Amino acid sequence: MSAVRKPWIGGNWKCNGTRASVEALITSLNAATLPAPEAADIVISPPYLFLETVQARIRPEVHVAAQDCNAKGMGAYTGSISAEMLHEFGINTVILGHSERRDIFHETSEEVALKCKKALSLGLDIVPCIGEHREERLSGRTNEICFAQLAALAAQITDWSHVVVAYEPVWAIGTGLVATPAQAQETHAALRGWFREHVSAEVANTIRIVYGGSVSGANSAELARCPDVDGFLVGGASLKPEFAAICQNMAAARTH
Ligand SMILES: O=C(CO)COP(=O)(O)O
Repeated sequence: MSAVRKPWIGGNWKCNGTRASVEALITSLNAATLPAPEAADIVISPPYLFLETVQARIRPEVHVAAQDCNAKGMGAYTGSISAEMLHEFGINTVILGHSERRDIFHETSEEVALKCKKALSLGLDIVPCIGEHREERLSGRTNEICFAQLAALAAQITDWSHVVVAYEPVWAIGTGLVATPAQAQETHAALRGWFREHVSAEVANTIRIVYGGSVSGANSAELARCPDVDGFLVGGASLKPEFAAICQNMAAARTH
């Protein structure tokens, strides 16, 4: 029997936005037709400077997430933001270990896991990101890479009830090269199998594993029908009106 997992759709705005464009996005999302809050969790993740504005202005059923936090807390950590600060500002979710953080800012899986532990200790929901590079997929190492990233997380996480895992194959991010539904389903099922083997059947059945990488209004309906794809982490298309369509497509796929 498969568990009923509530769809989760995130919009990762990355390092994009001006006061004017953020204003326009808020206005557009507030006017859009979105799934009911019971049908899907919708989370948008603007850059830090815009968090407070977005939090204040976005419709209440849309949650707001940060794109990173440090593992340290408050202190002499120039340039970083602590989980305590996010918590104080009412930002209850944080994306961690995005491949851009890993590849451009050299974060290791161990550092990502420590950030996850810190954010969870403050009561935040976390969205750790995992995924393989193109050459790793081509050499048949997708599962090996993703499982190692999960194992690093599992060394620091005991309670998985506040975790949404984002599977984002690096070769699909910002490239227009979306994973096929068969590729997405195969890897998501493998990740769920990893949880069954290394954590518990309960966590395997309940944890939401979302797909990221060139998700669009056009391809989201088909991906949403994959039984182990519980939602999406959307980059470029989350800056456009089609984000609402992606949310609708995901929720519709789970409405029987
Ligand atoms: O990195 C992503 C979301 O975190 C995906 O980005 P794109 O949707 O632009 O490929």
